[in-house]
Amino acid sequence: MDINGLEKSIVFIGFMGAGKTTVGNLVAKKLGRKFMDTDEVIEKELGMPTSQIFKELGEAVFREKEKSLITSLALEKNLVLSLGGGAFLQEEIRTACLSSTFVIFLEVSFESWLERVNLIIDSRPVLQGKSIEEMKELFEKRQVIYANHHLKIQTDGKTPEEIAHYIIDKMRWSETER
Ligand SMILES: Nc1ncnc2c1ncn2[C@@H]1O[C@H](COP(=O)(O)OP(=O)(O)OP(=O)(O)O)[C@@H](O)[C@H]1O
Ligand SMILES: O=C(O)C1=C[C@@H](O)[C@@H](O)[C@H](O)C1
Ligand SMILES: [Mg+2]
Repeated sequence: MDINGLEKSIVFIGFMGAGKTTVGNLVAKKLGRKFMDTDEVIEKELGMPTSQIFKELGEAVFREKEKSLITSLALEKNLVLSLGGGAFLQEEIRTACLSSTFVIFLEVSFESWLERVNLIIDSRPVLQGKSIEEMKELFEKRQVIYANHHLKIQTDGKTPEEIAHYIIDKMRWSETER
């Protein structure tokens, strides 16, 4: 289904644990679109979880896969794509998504994010061994990258279901933003 004629794929960006996978899935279901999570696609292709890819093959291999996958998926229509939290660090990915898709930034405050860090820390190699101060530093550094988007949703205190509803309503009513 398209939203007011929007055929572009919808891409979710944001920090690890912001809810891209969870909310992206819900939005895709509500719109009857195909959902793809790029971390999951890469894990499936390489046959191991991201933490093992980083450990055994190195982060550079993961980032290369991420770049070729996302720059090619960005050209497809009517998908909902949730990216990994570090994908937008690559300029080619930013350019491909910003020019061909509708990019939604799921914003979360560091305080709200800290409340759920325990849910994700074991499976996110980039967070391993970091103190809270170091995580905060990384979090803040990344916000500059996520400033490249078409729509921003502040998610603090909202459930994934509420966020998905809000996104669909907002896109239906504000054609000018896209
Ligand atoms: N709005 C929310 N409120 C409370 N918990 C949430 C919310 N969104 C996501 N979560 C929970 O936080 C965890 C991380 O969510 P999710 O995997 O969707 O994040 P992500 O943005 O895809 O992270 P990554 O960049 O690492 O892939 C999950 O356990 C999910 O249930
Ligand atoms: O923010 C990051 O750099 C990452 C986020 C995850 O989604 C994975 O893509 C991987 O763990 C790296
Ligand atoms: Mg995810």
